[in-house]
Amino acid sequence: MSRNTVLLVDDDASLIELLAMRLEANNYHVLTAHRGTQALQILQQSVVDIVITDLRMAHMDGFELFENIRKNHVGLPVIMMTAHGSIPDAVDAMQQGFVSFLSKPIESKALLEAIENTLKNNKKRDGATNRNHFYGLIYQSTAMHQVVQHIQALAPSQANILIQGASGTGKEVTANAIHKASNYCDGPFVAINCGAVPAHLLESELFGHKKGAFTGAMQDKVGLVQSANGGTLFLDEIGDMPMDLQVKLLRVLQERTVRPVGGQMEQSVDIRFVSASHKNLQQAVADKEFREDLYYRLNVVSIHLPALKERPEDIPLLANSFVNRISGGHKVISPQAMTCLLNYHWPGNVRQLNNIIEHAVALSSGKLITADIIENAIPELGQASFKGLNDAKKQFEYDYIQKVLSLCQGNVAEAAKLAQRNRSDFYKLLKKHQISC
Ligand SMILES: Nc1ncnc2c1ncn2[C@@H]1O[C@H](COP(=O)(O)OP(=O)(O)OP(=O)(O)O)[C@@H](O)[C@H]1O
Repeated sequence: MSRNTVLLVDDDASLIELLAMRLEANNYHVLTAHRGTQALQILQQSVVDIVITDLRMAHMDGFELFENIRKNHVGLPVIMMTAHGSIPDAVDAMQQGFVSFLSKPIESKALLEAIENTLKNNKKRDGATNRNHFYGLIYQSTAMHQVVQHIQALAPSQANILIQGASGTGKEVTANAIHKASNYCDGPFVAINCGAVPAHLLESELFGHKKGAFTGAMQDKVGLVQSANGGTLFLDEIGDMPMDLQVKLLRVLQERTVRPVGGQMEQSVDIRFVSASHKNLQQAVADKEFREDLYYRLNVVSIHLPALKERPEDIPLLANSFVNRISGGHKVISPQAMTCLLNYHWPGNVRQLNNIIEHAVALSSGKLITADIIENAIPELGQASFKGLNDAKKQFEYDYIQKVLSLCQGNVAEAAKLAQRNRSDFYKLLKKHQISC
């Protein structure tokens, strides 16, 4: 299970380290920043549940950081830390919208309580918040922002929705987000992949059947349409539905009633239909493979999900969030590995990214997922970016240093010892690779 992520921001490195240790011990995933600008960078690339920031910092103070978060990560809760006794600051902060404040020195109990209460309150609004997270959809790109705005606008209506997009672009997650944001959210969300069920079984799967309706119908069966009553029915790969069933589905959409195979009675249903297809359904209509009347019934509103390569800004956020979920917050992606992910063209879209991250997490023995591991997980990438010996050595050295530092939790003296180098040699290496600790 993925842990809640806390971003700690303070220019006092030892305080940050201490708080991070306490939070890690209480099963939080912790990210740290020593400056406001660094915090904003992290927020671009990671899904964060709560920010705890100091007020007085050089360059960008806590108020300025908060203003930025309020504009660009709406709904992300921010707790302020103040020096002991600075009541006016605390009052000011609460008036501006910080969810809570903690006075330094910070006691563990107060810290944990403030986080727990904030997360509990925020959960009630979860999903609807605009912090790059919409009911399971994770996004950063302008294109996906527009998709989410579109969903927010149309979810409360009863309109049937058709989602189009290549395989793995997130059609099912989107359908689920529509359901959760709609007035049908208290009802069930039922999904069926029309292309995966054999044609002769699809009718009874969808509409149910009565005992004895056909050979093998030993008892009554409730169809998915009936099961979805009061909720949303997601018809995935609707383009694969056989013509004869398309007629029957059209009747359900028009009459809002369903009759099980072999049954006499119509049962009325109240359902939001969301369908999806990776095929161009308009073309299928033109080719007489899909009924035009059904197409217009299903496609009252349409949503197009762009391929992942058309929205590379989503890659870091998605990748970090998958790593966090899959590794339980125990692994991170190195900047070089992220560059590899950004350079790839993702024919299998977000599903492929998820699979590659799963693979990479399994392959990595340390905390850091390095570029080598990603190249191993995507052999095509390994070949395309095959390096000369010098570059390969340099890359190895960089990854090696990052790994050693991560094993020693950033302690340079210990890292030098582990790498069997004296400290000044090790510092030279850090300088050569522009690694700051
Ligand atoms: N924006 C997103 N945020 C988080 N996870 C996503 C997103 N898009 C896709 N995924 C993940 O990628 C995988 C594939 O998503 P999904 O099944 O929704 O795609 P699809 O377009 O319906 O695929 P197919 O056409 O093959 O049925 C799932 O694991 C899903 O959780």
